[in-house]
Amino acid sequence: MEQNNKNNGRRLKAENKNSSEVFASCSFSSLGLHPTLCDQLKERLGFEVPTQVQAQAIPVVLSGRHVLVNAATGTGKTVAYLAPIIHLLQEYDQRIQRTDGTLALVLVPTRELCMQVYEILQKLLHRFHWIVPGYIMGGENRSKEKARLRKGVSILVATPGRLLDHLKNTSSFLHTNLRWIIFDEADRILELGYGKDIEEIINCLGTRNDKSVSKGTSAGNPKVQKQNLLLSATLNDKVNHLANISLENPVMIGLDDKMLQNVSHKHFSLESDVLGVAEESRKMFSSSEEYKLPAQLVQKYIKVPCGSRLVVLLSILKDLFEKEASQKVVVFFSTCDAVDFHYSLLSEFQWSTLKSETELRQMFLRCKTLRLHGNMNHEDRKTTFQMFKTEKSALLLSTDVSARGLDFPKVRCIIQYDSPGEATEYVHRVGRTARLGERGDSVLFLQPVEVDYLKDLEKHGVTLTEYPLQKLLSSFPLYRLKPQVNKFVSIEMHPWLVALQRALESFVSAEPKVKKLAKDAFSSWVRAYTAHRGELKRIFMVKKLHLGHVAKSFALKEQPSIVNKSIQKHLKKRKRDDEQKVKSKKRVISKS
Ligand SMILES: Nc1ncnc2c1ncn2[C@@H]1O[C@H](COP(=O)(O)OP(=O)(O)OP(=O)(O)O)[C@@H](O)[C@H]1O
Repeated sequence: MEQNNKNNGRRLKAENKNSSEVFASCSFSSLGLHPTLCDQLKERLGFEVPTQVQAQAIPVVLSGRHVLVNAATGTGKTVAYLAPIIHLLQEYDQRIQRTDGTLALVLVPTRELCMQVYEILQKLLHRFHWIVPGYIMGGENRSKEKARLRKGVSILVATPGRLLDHLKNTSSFLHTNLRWIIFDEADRILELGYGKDIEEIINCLGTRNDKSVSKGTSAGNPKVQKQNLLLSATLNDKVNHLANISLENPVMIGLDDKMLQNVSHKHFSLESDVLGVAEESRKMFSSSEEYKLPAQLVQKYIKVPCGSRLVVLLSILKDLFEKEASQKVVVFFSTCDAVDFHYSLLSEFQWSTLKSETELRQMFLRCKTLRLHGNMNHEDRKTTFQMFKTEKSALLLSTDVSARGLDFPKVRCIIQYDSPGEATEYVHRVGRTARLGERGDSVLFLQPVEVDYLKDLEKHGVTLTEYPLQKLLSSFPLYRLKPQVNKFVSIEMHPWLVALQRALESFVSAEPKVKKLAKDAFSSWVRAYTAHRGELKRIFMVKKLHLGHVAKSFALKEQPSIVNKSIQKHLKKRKRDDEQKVKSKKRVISKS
């Protein structure tokens, strides 16, 4: 009892500390925002006080300066730029009209994020009906978008590809009065390969911060004072380049001392301000930049042999939902096919943990399961996105389409079942939990041969501790082993996992539809594994994969044949290497 009180006391202290780290000790109105807007923030969004990043960014945006914001995931960056822009738009002497066209443009990497920002905009603009919000994005009906643009959209949220399309083909899209461009999740926009589109967009809009280039190409109105904002939870050389071409003497918000040592004189002019930091310490962003993660996030890794991956994943999920039925969990996979297979498996697989004949089979996981990936049709994507937002308890299986910027309330745990690749991706995936000072856990799956990935994360200041797998396994009552036996049982031989694996394999082999999904998922998983680039290739080595074990992780009894040429090449090379090794061993033996 006393211990419990102590623990609760500690948790409360930690929560209070988190809260004071996340929220500022001032009000929205003291930052200079219009009273009606402050009311909207409170009434429509429930925001009483600004977060730290909002308290820093809002006055700077109101002052008209270009801004670069680097802050941890889930710290309230969206309102940090939307609120001051709405304030500035509502105070125009002459009320803006639809015929003025677009005055502010928010660029986002994904359709889901586009919808999310648009929804917040709608709420904030409720009492400023003359400021019209709108969105354009891939997958939507072009003609309807054209009609909306023709009528006039004051604040436009857009994905880059579709925006460029309208810039080139929709003559009635008026943007000569454009005053703001906001690059939200700038790093993701660039990683998705939109770099060229962005440069073209900047040129089309005439907001490039390079006098020699903008001459003659400017489509903007020279009388309009331009202000660009760039927001990113991670910084890298590409973001640095975008900042360089789009921002003029930016104020930098959220960069700590270490990062500031990495900001260059060469890239930002001497008049640039950095909130609270000395001018001298600026150098270019480096690839070993430290990432900001929410302090209260508990990060674990789990070392699992390939063949036991699926059963361990299912055991963790079962444990999570049995301990707390009402919670939200996201599992990240590397491919759309893997999402589809696991979705189908988890939606249909029934099992009885008791061996008794009379016991009815039950769903293995009794929680609502949803899926989200880029190959789903647009409407299904929208529905899943909205459902996972509003559900109190659900499991979302997803590719990285959910990794960036999406704000699903109250996600308790993030499982990275397939490793994320770049460390930035790790940061964004775990950023879907522990938002705004709330508790959150994350688990990263690694095979024993992949544990060097932890060193890669450590370079960025991200440290993980090991997940207590044995403890979890011994918590399944029917398979509890005596402690002294337990010590000697390897994961692969653990009775609970062995029984579960067998049940899964029988289920998949009896269901042709699921079996087909498993085979497709197997092939695309191997393909994705070969796609690791640079340093990561050294950690995720396809030639170290045991394909029979990979097949087992898709509950397949045999390994499907692989058609892909590059994988075949890798495998042939591995076979040659193995043969070579055997030959040289034989030579050594015969010599001796
Ligand atoms: N002042 C505030 N008071 C209470 N809640 C807030 C406040 N500002 C933002 N939030 C909430 O915090 C969550 C995170 O906000 P937001 O999505 O803007 O974060 P972010 O920094 O953009 O995250 P990411 O980097 O993942 O995109 C949202 O649920 C939002 O509604």
